[in-house]
Amino acid sequence: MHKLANTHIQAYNPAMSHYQSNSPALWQSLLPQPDSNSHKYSRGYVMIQGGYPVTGAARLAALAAARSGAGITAIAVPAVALNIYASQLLSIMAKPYASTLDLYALIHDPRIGAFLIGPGAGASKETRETTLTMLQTAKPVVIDADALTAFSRKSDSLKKAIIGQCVLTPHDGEFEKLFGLRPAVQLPERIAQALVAAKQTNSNILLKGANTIIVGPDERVIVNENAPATLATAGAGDVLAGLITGLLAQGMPSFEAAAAAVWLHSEAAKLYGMGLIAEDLPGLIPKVWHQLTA
Ligand SMILES: NC(=O)C1=CN([C@@H]2O[C@H](COP(=O)(O)OP(=O)(O)OC[C@H]3O[C@@H](n4cnc5c(N)ncnc54)[C@H](O)[C@@H]3O)[C@@H](O)[C@H]2O)[C@@H](O)CC1
Ligand SMILES: Nc1ncnc2c1ncn2[C@@H]1O[C@H](COP(=O)(O)OP(=O)(O)O)[C@@H](O)[C@H]1O
Repeated sequence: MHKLANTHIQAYNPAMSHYQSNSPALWQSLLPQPDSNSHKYSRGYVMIQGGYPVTGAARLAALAAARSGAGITAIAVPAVALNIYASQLLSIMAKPYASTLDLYALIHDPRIGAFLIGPGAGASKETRETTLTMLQTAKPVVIDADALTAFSRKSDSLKKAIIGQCVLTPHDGEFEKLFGLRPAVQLPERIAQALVAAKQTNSNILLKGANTIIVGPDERVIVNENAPATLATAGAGDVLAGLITGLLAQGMPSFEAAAAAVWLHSEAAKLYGMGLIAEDLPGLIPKVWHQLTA
């Protein structure tokens, strides 16, 4: 397997076994930048489904979305959990809902730019139905963690529902539950499996691991190789999902948003070093961004 030069993102050619190594040259020109006409809504409104009783995951994701530059980040929270969420959020809004109808009204706010569902959501029928409701808006959706598991062996129903840009972010366990296939260890096989999943669901697949693979339904492939092993810590994936969603809400195309988020996430972890916990990552994103664009 050979790497291609990082100039243009090209389709993966299994016969040639080529992929591209993730680097800013592949997406830097598409990073969002505010200007003097920007206001908070024009900078991107992120809506995240909050869970209960697992409440930390959605808040980690929200912090990351906000640090990616999104102008507004909100978490839709079950009314019973409002105090828990609100007690640890300042700039991020907790939007309570008391019924499914209330939740769907929040989802249909026309100002929302991108959705995230999964972190701490619970692998339930409710999570599946909320995911489908988000997808029906045709806005970008990141489907992570429990929302992937909620579609275990139901990837067909997910496929039918995807009509806009979508990023699925499984780790190996979630990939296996969703697609019924344990991802291979070897990179060429892993890429081939992710490509089939991307085609099947018409989505970008971000298959997490020490080297994260990002594939598009159009067969483009990027492999991220700058992640430190300190990222293997609870909640790091929630932060990554929030970062992708923040970039999507700001209008970045989904494949490039996924690649950029993985790279920024890895660089932030490298800056922190040993002892990293997920909470440390969002606050380091601006520093990585600054170094990249200075
Ligand atoms: N602070 C928080 O509130 C946190 C909440 N989290 C949430 O907790 C819920 C459960 O997440 P989990 O990922 O633990 O649980 P899951 O139930 O999705 O999967 C974990 C299982 O998958 C298997 N597995 C196979 N390959 C794996 C791989 N490469 N990485 C990880 N597990 C692999 C493991 O053996 C494990 O038994 C999610 O909603 C998640 O968002 C976690 O993200 C951790 C932090
Ligand atoms: N050994 C490793 N080296 C580098 N990065 C890793 C390693 N193991 C996991 N990661 C990264 O850490 C993150 C873990 O995410 P995930 O498994 O979803 O955890 P959580 O659900 O706790 O947030 C992913 O971005 C993954 O690519």
